[in-house]
Amino acid sequence: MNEVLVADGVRKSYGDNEALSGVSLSVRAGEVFGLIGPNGAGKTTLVRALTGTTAVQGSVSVLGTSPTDVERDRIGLLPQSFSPASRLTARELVEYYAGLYDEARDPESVLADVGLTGDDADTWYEKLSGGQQRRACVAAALVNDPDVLFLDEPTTGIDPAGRRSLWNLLDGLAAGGTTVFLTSHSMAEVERLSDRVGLLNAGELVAVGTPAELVAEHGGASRLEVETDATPGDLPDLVRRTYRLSSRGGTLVFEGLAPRDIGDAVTELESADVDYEALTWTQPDLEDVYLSLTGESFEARPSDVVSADAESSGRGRRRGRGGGE
Ligand SMILES: Nc1ncnc2c1ncn2[C@@H]1O[C@H](COP(=O)(O)OP(=O)(O)OP(=O)(O)O)[C@@H](O)[C@H]1O
Repeated sequence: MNEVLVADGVRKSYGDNEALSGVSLSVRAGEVFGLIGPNGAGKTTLVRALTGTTAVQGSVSVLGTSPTDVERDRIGLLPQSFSPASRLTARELVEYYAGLYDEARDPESVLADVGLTGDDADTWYEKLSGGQQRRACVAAALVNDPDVLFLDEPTTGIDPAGRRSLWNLLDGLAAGGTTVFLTSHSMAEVERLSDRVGLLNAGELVAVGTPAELVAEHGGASRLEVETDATPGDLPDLVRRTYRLSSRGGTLVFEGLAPRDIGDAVTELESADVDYEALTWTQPDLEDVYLSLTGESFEARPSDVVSADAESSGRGRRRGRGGGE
């Protein structure tokens, strides 16, 4: 197994504040590893440990050597905070970074890859929008065609179309063998891009696995929530024996319902003359994993609501959840 990044028992304290409490992980060549966790969990500190930009206890290796000894043209780093000279144009910025390496990609093609073309490429950094600035920074991190690419919240401020094109770009890099270490607060982004995901909470790596493994282990069951005054007792015995039902404050819940069974469940409701306002289909995803392991909560997601029209046709479906970014 070709392990490109290895952290073993990594600890880092700032005064009394332990940012990393003994983190161990490894990332294989060509893998996209997504790191998630709440604000202050230690993600940036771990990126800094892996890139040798902060001293830590424990051991870290990158491409088989210490992060401070690794050949710099093999590493690309997009830090969370990156403030280039404000009066360089995007093109000059990328050309400047290209000049730091013996061999670099053509700046023009890197700018095109991140969607900075025409006048945008010739605009001073300080005059670019936040999302365009981030694209320029991504281009600077890519220009040396690195073997290992660290991206600390790369798509912050980038609009949805730009984000998708950056995702496609990262897909292409990963397909070409680049190892990517990505941190992000967008669960959709991490689920979409990562081969494996690690969840860091209060300086500890509390779960690691493929998105599907994490969802299966920690995401909970899929369920259909029916907005109604009816309770399980209002449904026939056979229905109560067939489905796992519960109710709470105006919501009747079919627990663990498979998508193919939504139509049957709705037919049962209608046969029993149950009045309902809306159906909500919830399939667990990485957000649920995050919630369950960090104890945090998100705002309710209105995109989960299936319209009354859809329900009357018996075609409940999950819409847009978590994938709309
Ligand atoms: N230079 C520093 N000096 C003092 N404390 C720091 C420093 N850098 C980070 N910390 C602390 O270490 C902890 C982890 O911070 P870190 O930036 O690694 O978290 P994070 O997971 O990247 O957070 P975010 O999602 O907000 O970017 C926090 O409590 C933070 O206050």
